[in-house]
Amino acid sequence: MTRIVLVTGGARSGKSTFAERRAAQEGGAVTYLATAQAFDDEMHERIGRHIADRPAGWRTLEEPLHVAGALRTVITPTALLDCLSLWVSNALLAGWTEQTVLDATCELLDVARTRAGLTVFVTNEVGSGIVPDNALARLYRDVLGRVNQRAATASDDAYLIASGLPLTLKGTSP
Ligand SMILES: Nc1nc2c(ncn2[C@@H]2O[C@H](COP(=O)(O)OP(=O)(O)OP(=O)(O)O)[C@@H](O)[C@H]2O)c(=O)[nH]1
Repeated sequence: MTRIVLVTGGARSGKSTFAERRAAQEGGAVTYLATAQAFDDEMHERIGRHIADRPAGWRTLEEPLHVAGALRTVITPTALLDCLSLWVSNALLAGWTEQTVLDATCELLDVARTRAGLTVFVTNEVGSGIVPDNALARLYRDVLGRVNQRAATASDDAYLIASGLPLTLKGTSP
């Protein structure tokens, strides 16, 4: 059955763990769609820990930019995209305009809506602090906020994770 779940929260809030648990609960095969790129040793180690912690049978697909196309190739019933926030960052740093990112978001959500299975999206809440003093950070905050709103609208279930605990924003309680 087609279902979209959005998991949002701050850094180290436990959102990836929550999303992975939700994907595993589905019981079928899972594809993990990673948008992160390792540009330094710390990120290599972080990604290595995630790989080691994932169930052995899960497939991994790494795609920093063209996530709709990558999701279209997923053949497992469950897909977990971690995370929209790094994808938006990658896209803006690659020179995509806000409109290009929003169009790509629509395409991504269309793919999720037409897949026969569960798609879990992980993202970050980044707009709660002070207004950033540089233009790129302000653009990032605004574009990601709009992407998150679109993803939440398209979702059946949406959760905010804070201090490891889920708050149900929409849909079924965990
Ligand atoms: N390229 C790549 N990235 C991965 C892989 N596994 C996990 N990641 C990335 O790791 C990132 C999430 O890790 P963290 O930054 O440690 O988690 P977090 O979201 O800050 O923290 P929590 O809220 O606690 O989950 C996501 O952006 C993923 O894309 C992988 O196999 N390859």
